[in-house]
Amino acid sequence: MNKLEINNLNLFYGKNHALKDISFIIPERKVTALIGPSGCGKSTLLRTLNRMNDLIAGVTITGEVKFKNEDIYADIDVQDLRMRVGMVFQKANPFPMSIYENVAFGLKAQGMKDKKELSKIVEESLRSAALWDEVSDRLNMLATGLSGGQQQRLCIARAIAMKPEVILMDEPTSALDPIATHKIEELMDELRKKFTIVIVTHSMNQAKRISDKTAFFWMGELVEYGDTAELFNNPIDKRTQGYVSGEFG
Ligand SMILES: Nc1ncnc2c1ncn2[C@@H]1O[C@H](COP(=O)(O)OP(=O)(O)OP(=O)(O)O)[C@@H](O)[C@H]1O
Repeated sequence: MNKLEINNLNLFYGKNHALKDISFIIPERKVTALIGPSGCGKSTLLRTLNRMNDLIAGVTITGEVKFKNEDIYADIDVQDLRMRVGMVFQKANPFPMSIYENVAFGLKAQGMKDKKELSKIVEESLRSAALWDEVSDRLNMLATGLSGGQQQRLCIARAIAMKPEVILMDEPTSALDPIATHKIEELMDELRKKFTIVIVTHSMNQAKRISDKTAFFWMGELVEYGDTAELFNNPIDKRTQGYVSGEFG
């Protein structure tokens, strides 16, 4: 099943035409990687999937993004959309509060008060983010005291606690060392069983290792989209070929 469907999407920052007539689909419970040289529009596209670009002044969008067949640019509840399509950023951004409170934050903001239920979801989320074993004995510790890799997994747990269907990840490992990166990549393999994941990455090796589908962008255009192995081994377009072979980018 297709989770997200993008049809003839254009995005302008003022006069800068940053996304040019993009159409493709993002399948359910798969990892889709967005790759391409710096400035080609990967992060911009990612942000269109849960309307994070709404927060930027001067943005104009035409075309359509459908989440489970519903146009997300129609008159919908944007907060609800962002719960169903969660996001993890390049730099881990834990709130300056305890590990427990970070994960419980969104649930409490929604009005959940039942302590037992909250603790259950916090534990489940930390387990799903492969962090529980490392923090179960210090849930009251300040989250900012965790290592960078742990902080990023905490941010993943915080997103998971809201029970999203899609998780958007914008270069989630670019600030991490190889070991912490490996842990997150392993985690992705588990997460894809439950969630649809869209990841922006600068690392072609990472895209090859973790993604099922890859979309290659070039100056605001979607040049090529397909199965990851196919796109890397048999690219159709010369620009894709040049990029995946490391000739430029
Ligand atoms: N907030 C913004 N306001 C104005 N222009 C922006 C904004 N964000 C991005 N752009 C412009 O949109 C284009 C695409 O940028 P975007 O950040 O989406 O590319 P990217 O492929 O994610 O790049 P990188 O790999 O360097 O993060 C660029 O021309 C950039 O300058």
